[in-house]
Amino acid sequence: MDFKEKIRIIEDFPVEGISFKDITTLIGNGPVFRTLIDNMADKLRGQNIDYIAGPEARGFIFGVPLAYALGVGFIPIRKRGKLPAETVAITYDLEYGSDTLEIHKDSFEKGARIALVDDLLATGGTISACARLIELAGGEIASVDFIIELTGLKGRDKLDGYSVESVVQYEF
Ligand SMILES: O=P(O)(O)OC[C@H]1O[C@H](OP(=O)(O)OP(=O)(O)O)[C@H](O)[C@@H]1O
Ligand SMILES: Nc1ncnc2[nH]cnc12
Repeated sequence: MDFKEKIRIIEDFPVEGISFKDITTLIGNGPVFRTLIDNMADKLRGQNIDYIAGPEARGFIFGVPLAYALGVGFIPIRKRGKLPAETVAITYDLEYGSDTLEIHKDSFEKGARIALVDDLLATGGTISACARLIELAGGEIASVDFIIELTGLKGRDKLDGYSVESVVQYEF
């Protein structure tokens, strides 16, 4: 199935010069969405994955059905101040300023094998912070999976040592 064809491109959103990859057209199509999740689940099956983790908001869209398909738990990685119990946090640099992501401290057992999932790899700042956060909390990153990779932004360079996969690629 041609998943790329289902992703809508909006030029100059949210600011001039950005070619925005809009996944709402993909997830809005039931058979396409189901096939995508089934394909990703097939690749992860047999890898002894204990949990799927993904950052809000778009990481939830793909991570939750994938966890359901595999029959494993989902660990939400949230922006600061959203999780009610005790958390582990990481602060990372953005183009301007910084951001903090958190997970619940008790969301998995030490040594759990966790597959990280997000919709898109751009600079890699978000996902490398997620990987460090999981490791800080004692988890092992089994794989890192994206629907979309913007290869020209070299986000993969920040994920050295991990098994990284993407379903469709664009340069920018
Ligand atoms: O590789 P990076 O340069 O870090 O960019 C990729 C991240 O940016 C987007 O999320 P965004 O922060 O826009 O949040 P959203 O999912 O809530 O829309 C996207 O969903 C990734 O998580
Ligand atoms: N070009 C892009 N399209 C959609 N989401 C993004 N997040 C970061 N860059 C993006």
